[in-house]
Amino acid sequence: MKPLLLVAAVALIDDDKRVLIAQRPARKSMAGLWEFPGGKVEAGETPEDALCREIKEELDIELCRTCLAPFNFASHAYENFHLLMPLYLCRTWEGDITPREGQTVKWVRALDLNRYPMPPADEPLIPWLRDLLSGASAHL
Ligand SMILES: Nc1nc2c([nH]c(=O)n2[C@@H]2O[C@H](COP(=O)(O)OP(=O)(O)OP(=O)(O)O)[C@@H](O)[C@H]2O)c(=O)[nH]1
Ligand SMILES: [Mg+2]
Repeated sequence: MKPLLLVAAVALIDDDKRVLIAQRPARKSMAGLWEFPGGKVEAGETPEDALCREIKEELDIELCRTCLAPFNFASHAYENFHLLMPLYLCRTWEGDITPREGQTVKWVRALDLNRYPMPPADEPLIPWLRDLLSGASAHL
């Protein structure tokens, strides 16, 4: 049986309703693909703790836990593990976004997300984000 890998990720949303995506650097698996910032939940961490830690490491900003809104999740069978990835929304943070791991980051309109190749696990999430950000959502 494949191990279950828990990864917490966030769609940061700016005032123009754009989403931040990051391109995985060359040394990582799935290099070149665009993803939501985040990473693996370690033993003893909550998903929210892990997300705040990863986002500080990757982007040098502080997320406050109460600003993290559960949005959706990915559940995807990769060859060597099964990924379970809660995706949070967050519209406020402290500090200036500064990529710390050699990744390229980009603010993208939801309608343009399909121009950026993402890992297969992320694909089902994109229409939900498009609906949220292009429609008259009560949540934003
Ligand atoms: N952060 C993130 N990971 C994703 C996404 N989609 C997706 O399939 N993954 C997969 O989730 C796994 C863990 O992500 P990660 O490499 O960011 O983990 P991490 O930050 O802890 O990295 P590290 O292990 O190099 O310290 C990878 O296999 C990655 O490909 C996504 O949108 N965001
Ligand atoms: Mg990561």
